[in-house]
Amino acid sequence: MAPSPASSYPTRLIIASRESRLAMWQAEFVQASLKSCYPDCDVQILGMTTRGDQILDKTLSKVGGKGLFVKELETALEEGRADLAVHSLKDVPMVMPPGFDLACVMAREDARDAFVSPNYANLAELPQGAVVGTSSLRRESMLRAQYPHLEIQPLRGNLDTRLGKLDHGDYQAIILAAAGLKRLGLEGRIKALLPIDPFTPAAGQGALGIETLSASGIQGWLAPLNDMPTLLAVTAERMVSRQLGGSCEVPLAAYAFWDAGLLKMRAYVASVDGKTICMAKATAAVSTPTEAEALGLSVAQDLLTQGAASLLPKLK
Ligand SMILES: NCc1[nH]cc(CCC(=O)O)c1CC(=O)O
Repeated sequence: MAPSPASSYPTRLIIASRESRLAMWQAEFVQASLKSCYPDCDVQILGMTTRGDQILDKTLSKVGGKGLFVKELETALEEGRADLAVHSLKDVPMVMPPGFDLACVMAREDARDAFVSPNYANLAELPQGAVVGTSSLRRESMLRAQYPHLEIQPLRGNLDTRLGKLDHGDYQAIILAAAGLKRLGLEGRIKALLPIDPFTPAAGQGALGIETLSASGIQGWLAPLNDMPTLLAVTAERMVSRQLGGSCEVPLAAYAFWDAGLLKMRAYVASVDGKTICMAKATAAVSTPTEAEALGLSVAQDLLTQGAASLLPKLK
């Protein structure tokens, strides 16, 4: 008997997601994309809280890094409570744990950082001693290098929490990923987009990653959601991060973008005080993930040649 169309793809898929408004937006975006590919599939979302959402009093580097945002979702996959996990790619560890695949990378939103402030139009307008909120060592290092007269204060929590603290008057300005603000319809809060030189984004910023168990067999069903130009760019970025230890204990930036058919990349490693900076750039014709990795590798090598190793926590 010929299979009915519905039996040629899963009849039900469960997406594991964090419960923040941005995470749920992202999960719903994946849900809608899967529904449009597989109209007869019942696509559900399983929301959950992660350790990264719970621990708000410390910088991420002190509590175990960004992996905290993905662990509980991976457990849901292992226990069969969900089939796929949707993540901000920026939060996905550079080396996937054994048994898990980064099965799909979707088209990227704006990768840049955004300047958000009630009273100031851009960083240059901020007066001496103005308080800028960010818990990202990368953003802190770049701010200290460019604007040493500003005061940097920690800022954690989901997007709404961070905006709430700004509105409450705790900071004169905050720096956030533009992608999150745009996805939640909060683009109007952006006063300025920070230029990628010198405010190079973090590896994977603005892209969505979908994780599955390697043995799940559903990777093929996710293929239509994959965006090859984004995949190649973030593959180069994640290679730089991986080569340099892939942690968030050190200010590290890696960004690749397409220009006239070539992949252009820039990467940054520095001290938190912004006084020691290594920066590298490269351009290559790239059409496969292997070539993207080679581009990332050459940029990482360039950084190491410049002495980046002295800035890194001991490489394992
Ligand atoms: N570190 C947390 C995190 N992970 C992903 C985003 C934003 C969305 C994205 O990069 O896709 C954020 C918030 C921020 O950096 O302001």
